[in-house]
Amino acid sequence: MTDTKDFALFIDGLLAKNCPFAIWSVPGSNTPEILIAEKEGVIHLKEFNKLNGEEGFVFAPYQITEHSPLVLLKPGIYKKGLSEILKIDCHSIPEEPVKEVVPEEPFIISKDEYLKDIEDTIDVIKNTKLAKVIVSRLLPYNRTSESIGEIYLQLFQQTPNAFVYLVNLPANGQGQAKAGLWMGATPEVLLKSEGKMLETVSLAGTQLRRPVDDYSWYTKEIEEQAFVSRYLLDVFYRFNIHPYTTQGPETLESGKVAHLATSFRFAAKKLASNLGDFVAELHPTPAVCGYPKLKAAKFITKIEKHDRRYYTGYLGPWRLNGDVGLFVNLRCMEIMPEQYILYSGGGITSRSVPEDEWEEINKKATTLLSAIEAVQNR
Ligand SMILES: C=C(O[C@H]1C=CC=C(C(=O)O)[C@@H]1O)C(=O)O
Repeated sequence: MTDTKDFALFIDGLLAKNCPFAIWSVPGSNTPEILIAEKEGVIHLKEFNKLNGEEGFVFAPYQITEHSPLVLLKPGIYKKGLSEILKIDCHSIPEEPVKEVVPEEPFIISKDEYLKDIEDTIDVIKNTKLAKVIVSRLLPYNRTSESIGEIYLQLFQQTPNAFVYLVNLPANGQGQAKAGLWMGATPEVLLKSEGKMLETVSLAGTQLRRPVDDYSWYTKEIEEQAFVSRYLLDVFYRFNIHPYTTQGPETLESGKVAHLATSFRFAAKKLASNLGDFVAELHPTPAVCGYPKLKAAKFITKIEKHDRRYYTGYLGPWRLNGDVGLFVNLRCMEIMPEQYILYSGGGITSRSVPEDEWEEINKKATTLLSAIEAVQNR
């Protein structure tokens, strides 16, 4: 208990230093890891496929823009395990000057506007070749003086089956854009190594979590998840990945919701020289963009008035000590000076019901809201 309290204090201490770092824990583990980069160790990569040959912690946006660069944190200090992390001497970390950046006003739509967007989306799907598209919305939540370290700790304790993270990428003196301060708890694996094997997962379809594991899935959810699996197999074909094993679709619970998931595993040696290209091709999958991919991406730029920034991008260790652990950035928020901006979206198909989609995106947001509220209501 004291250790976890110290952990929250340690995180707040690091944030006060304004230094670039990532803290994370992988699903099913209660072992946090940390990478603190030196100022010169924050690299902006120009394209998604520039990860070949790099090593560190990746924080990738949905789309690379000047405002939302693809960031690689090069290992400066790397530690695994609470007691190792707490041995880091915060005093030895140089304090960076805070560069005041006026935050852009987030574009928030009302429930009625959201429902209208979903009706329009369903119409387009019924009348064109677009089969599935993910439509998202921002949810603002008031930030007061509560500790960010405490909120992270809550999220870490409440969502053990997710990749829980806190990433701080402040603006630096070299005129680099800032990615900002982000927190999340995502269940979606993009690409993960396990010994000599690699795993990617197709995840989609959502329902409320049940007290007992007696889920039954409807055609809408089975179809929307199948689009993701089909797309992954297209990418496998292009990269000549064969043989592979599959497991699922099966139910995967995370936070207050459950999804359908199929896992695909294959030998890592298939991608020994072009793993970065493979990730660049996988992203964004139809779990966060849609199907067919290009039509869906185009539709998203028309229907969504907000910038997704790092939501539906991906993040995680990249060849760090030989391991890859990339997750899709879902159930996440950007932490602004006076508010939290939560991002939540859902897959729309011809079978979608607008009011159900509204409930789904709000339910997904409860993963973060319950951590914030637990700290605010103390
Ligand atoms: C886009 C999100 O979730 C995706 C992942 C799992 C299930 C999804 C769904 O049922 O719509 C989404 O494809 C989100 O949480 O914002």
